[in-house]
Amino acid sequence: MTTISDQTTTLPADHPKVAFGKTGLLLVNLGTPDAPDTRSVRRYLKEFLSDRRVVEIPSIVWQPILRGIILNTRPRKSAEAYSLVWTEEGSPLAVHTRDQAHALQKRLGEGVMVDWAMRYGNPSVASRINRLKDAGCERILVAPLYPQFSGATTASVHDAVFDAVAAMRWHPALRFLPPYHDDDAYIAALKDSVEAGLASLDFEPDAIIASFHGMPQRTLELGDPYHCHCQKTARLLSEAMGRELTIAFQSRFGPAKWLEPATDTILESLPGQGKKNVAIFAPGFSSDCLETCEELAIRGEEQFTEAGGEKFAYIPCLNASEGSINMLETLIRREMSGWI
Ligand SMILES: C=CC1=C(C)c2cc3[nH]c(cc4nc(cc5[nH]c(cc1n2)c(C)c5CCC(=O)O)C(CCC(=O)O)=C4C)c(C)c3C=C
Ligand SMILES: [Fe+2]
Ligand SMILES: [Fe+2]
Repeated sequence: MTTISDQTTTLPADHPKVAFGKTGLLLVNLGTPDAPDTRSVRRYLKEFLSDRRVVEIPSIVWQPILRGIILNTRPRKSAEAYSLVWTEEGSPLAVHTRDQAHALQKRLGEGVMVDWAMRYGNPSVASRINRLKDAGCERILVAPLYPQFSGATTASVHDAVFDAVAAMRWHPALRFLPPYHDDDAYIAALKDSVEAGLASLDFEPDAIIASFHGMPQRTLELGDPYHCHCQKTARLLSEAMGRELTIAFQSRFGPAKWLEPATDTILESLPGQGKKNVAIFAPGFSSDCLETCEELAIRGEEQFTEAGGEKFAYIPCLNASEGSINMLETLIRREMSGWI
């Protein structure tokens, strides 16, 4: 009789085929359109901005605004911005996330199957969780690539994973990478990256700005830890570097009050305070993306120089640099303890 076997038993030949015995790692980032055109951006924004974790306004009020106004105006403007930063390989966010996954696959070896997904757009979380499970991953560590926890980002990745397994009969064991905003390995990786960036400049900045993605002020009042996590990252990094950092929050969306101070306000006010040379970096983004390549590196420089600033430098995110992969490998091996 032909048989297939697992570690303990021999199964009859007519038993359904099952793959088993593997461990998976799924990196997840926010998501990005498939192409820098209005249609693709509209599809992506519709999914993203319909997430109740992202816009916490009752659907009955929000959906008419989203569908009637925002999806008719923003996609064209955003597509223009995306086209300024799009690379031959695709959206910077997707390219860096893919490169991080490939680098981690090399570090972790054949014992771990590494894949990556996007919370909104492609490749979807469900498609990648299913792929890992079908390939025999009985254990999966999901790593939302957000150092600072927020409901809009980290918790939303958790939701997508729970939704994916809700449709499965046989669940893999799941673990989630916790926020790492105050982890020594993360602070050290940021310190090395920012110090290397500063050392490469032909000027001494009068101010160094740590720009985090913003959130509505109300989320802080409702108990979201994001603001505190950002403050702690900036404090620990400033202490490690022995230099003052100016914290700011970028990418305001909609009319509600967002966390302050706003990055654009800071950039516009510094020249008037005699601070005419700045360096800016984005410690909350694990990869460069629209918000860093266009909003900070392009528009941020314009805002600063129009306000009388002279020298401006944008220091890139950790991306798939060696320091970044060292840090992620440390965090991931720790969370996979007992599995590998
Ligand atoms: C790093 C953490 C992020 C938090 C927190 C976050 C909250 C948040 N974002 C929006 C609205 C938009 N964000 C957009 C882009 C975007 N946001 C993040 C990360 C966080 N967002 C990233 C990495 C990106 C870049 C995506 C890319 O493709 O490169 C956009 C879309 C771009 C645009 O049209 O300008 C919007 C809109 C809200 C409302 C929010 C918190 C409630
Ligand atoms: Fe965002
Ligand atoms: Fe933006």
